[in-house]
Amino acid sequence: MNHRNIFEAVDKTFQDLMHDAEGHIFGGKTILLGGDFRQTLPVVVKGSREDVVAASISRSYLWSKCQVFILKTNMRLRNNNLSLQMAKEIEEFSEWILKLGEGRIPTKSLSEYDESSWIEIPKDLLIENNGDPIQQIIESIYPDVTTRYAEPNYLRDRCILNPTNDCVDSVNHAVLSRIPTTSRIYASADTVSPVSESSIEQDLNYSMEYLNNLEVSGVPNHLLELKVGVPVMLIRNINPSKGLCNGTRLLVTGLEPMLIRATIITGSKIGNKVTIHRIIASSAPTKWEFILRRRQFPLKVCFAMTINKSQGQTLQHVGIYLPRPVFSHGQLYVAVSRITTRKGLKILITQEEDEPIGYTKNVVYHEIFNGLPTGTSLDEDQEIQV
Ligand SMILES: Nc1ncnc2c1ncn2[C@@H]1O[C@H](COP(=O)(O)OP(=O)(O)OP(=O)(O)O)[C@@H](O)[C@H]1O
Repeated sequence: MNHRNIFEAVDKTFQDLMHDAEGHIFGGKTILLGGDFRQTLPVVVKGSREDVVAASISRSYLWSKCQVFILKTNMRLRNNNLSLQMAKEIEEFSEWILKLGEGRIPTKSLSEYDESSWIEIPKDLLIENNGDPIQQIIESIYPDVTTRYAEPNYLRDRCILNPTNDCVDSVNHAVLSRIPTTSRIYASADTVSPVSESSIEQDLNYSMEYLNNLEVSGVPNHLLELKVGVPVMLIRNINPSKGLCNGTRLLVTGLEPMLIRATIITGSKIGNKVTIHRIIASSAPTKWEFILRRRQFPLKVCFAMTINKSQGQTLQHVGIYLPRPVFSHGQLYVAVSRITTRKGLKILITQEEDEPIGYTKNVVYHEIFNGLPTGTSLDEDQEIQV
């Protein structure tokens, strides 16, 4: 979900464009916004729970002017020609996902100091940890990847989801090593520039090794190891009209010194062949006392991706690997709701000694739903004026 400031800026821009002196929101234009408060909320750097909730659109002056319509059918799980039994199972699974997202599943606390937010995962979704969880989750989601990676749709339909980037990198590295094609490593060219004119030049005297080791969200890593046949994700908007957006997944078809050839496997331009060039990606001015400018392909290998990054994806085989529990509102809900069938979802939890087997943390900021209708408590066709 975007920060409410973004919607408010669009509102002001429309008012300016429409010369709307009477202050109608969005200059009197009808705007359709789509979203789900069960999903992850705006990111507020170093923000508290209150800051995050306050940044959501439901806390904006715009919200009281919005008319809310509820979408009630989980289209990912929908399937035609179902037996009554199968339809019932899908309905139950769909309801379990909603309950999880709204924090309506009974929870357990581990100690008197622990917030009670541990939920039991149904046994059929669990993979039992036998001591080598990364290999287990790979075997489950990418069976026979060494030989099957070249099958059409094999890689498009599956992904492993993790809460954090370090774990994503470990899983990606492990699957990449199983792909039998030759690898090519692309190294970035890194430079720094001052955040402001007042910065002293000698303040920017960082060693290249130090700069190369920096990792920052939205900026590709210094070293990018790729092979023909592996799936990658764009981490920047390159050309939305050609389907090249932040989050688009591609299959690598050619590795050349100055460009990478690939085929789009998600979004509205599936099947299109594209070439990706290096770009200069910069860190945010608020991140460090300098701006890192890195020249690299804006790509990341994506056998695995973070849960936050998976928002928007639809997949037939999802492995949720939790070496540690999720840590912010909506992450577990986003992860479990990427799936098109219950049997395609597998969850592997690495338990600490004091944690109950088969349980994991579900973080839900209940106050975000205040004043909002829930997806299940409404009569058919009911509209809500908030
Ligand atoms: N009217 C429809 N008929 C058939 N399939 C649909 C329809 N609407 C959506 N879908 C399918 O449901 C899935 C989810 O759609 P979409 O990504 O548009 O939803 P979303 O609300 O943006 O999802 P999320 O926010 O959970 O990522 C996609 O696989 C899409 O093809």
